[in-house]
Amino acid sequence: MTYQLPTPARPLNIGTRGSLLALAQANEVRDRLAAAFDLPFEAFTIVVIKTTGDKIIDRPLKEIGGKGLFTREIEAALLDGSIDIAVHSMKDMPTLQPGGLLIDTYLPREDCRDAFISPHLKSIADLPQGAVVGTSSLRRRAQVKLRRPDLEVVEFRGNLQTRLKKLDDGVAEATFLAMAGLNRLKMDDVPQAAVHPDDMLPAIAQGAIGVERRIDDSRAADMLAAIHDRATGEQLSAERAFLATLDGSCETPIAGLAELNGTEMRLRGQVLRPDGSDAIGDDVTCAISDGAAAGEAMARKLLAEAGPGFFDWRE
Ligand SMILES: NCc1[nH]cc(CCC(=O)O)c1CC(=O)O
Repeated sequence: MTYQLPTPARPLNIGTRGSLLALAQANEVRDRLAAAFDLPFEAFTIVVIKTTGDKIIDRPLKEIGGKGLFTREIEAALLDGSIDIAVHSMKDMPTLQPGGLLIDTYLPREDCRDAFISPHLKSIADLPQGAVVGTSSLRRRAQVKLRRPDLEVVEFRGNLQTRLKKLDDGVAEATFLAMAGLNRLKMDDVPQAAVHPDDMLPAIAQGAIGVERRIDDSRAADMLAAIHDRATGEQLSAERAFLATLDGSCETPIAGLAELNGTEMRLRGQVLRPDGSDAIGDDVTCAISDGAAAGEAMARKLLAEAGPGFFDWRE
């Protein structure tokens, strides 16, 4: 080893957003690094960074625009050296990182499925005709409308507690959350039912945590290599190649999931019209090592199949 491991006097600074979920994820990275290198927790500092997305809470995300909303300030802190690594929900990450930064470390993926959240009901099928569902996710909105055009979807932002209160107040019959978030926060008391990916294909990278670093920081590279989960990395390289080729943004409802079985990968992808009036998808099996190429090829195929009209609503 040609570098000094962090110490309580010179800790490794871990950047994160301040939500309960983000903090739990940053703590998990710290715990794994501490265990891998036999270091005390004091050798790490969790640095909370407020992002534009955290500051603007009264407008729909799509109006503010851009996937970098929850990452820009954190990446600036990496580049100026005020933090050494940054922990992200990969679902919220743009496919391209700014020059000088790299994400090549993933923790073992949590449950990638969506959760159906309702005080009384167990699934989308249980919702009465014309019922109201709350979500701020364009993907979930489009998928719900595709399956159940009779349902009304209303905008639901705010943290978990706010959303659960809205259900209690009768603003909507049900909402959706990621199973991963519920599990990481140990929120098993929230009424929840996992939705099968056949019924609602998850967001690209849902349930996966990635760690970003400076490309030229060889100490961070070495330390992170010790906690990297290869299977998750392989899934994400396929899913993110699909997303990158589609040029996904908050404007485009896109879903996708790679699953590993032995040496094979099953990759599913879906692109929807925002109103849920139409969707196209694909489902392929390939060698795990061909995942990224398969993701790119699937995206090209869906783009060709969709034709220019399908994406008219894009800006
Ligand atoms: N867009 C917000 C976001 N980003 C990541 C998660 C959940 C955790 C994960 O997918 O890793 C959530 C909340 C949700 O969808 O319920």
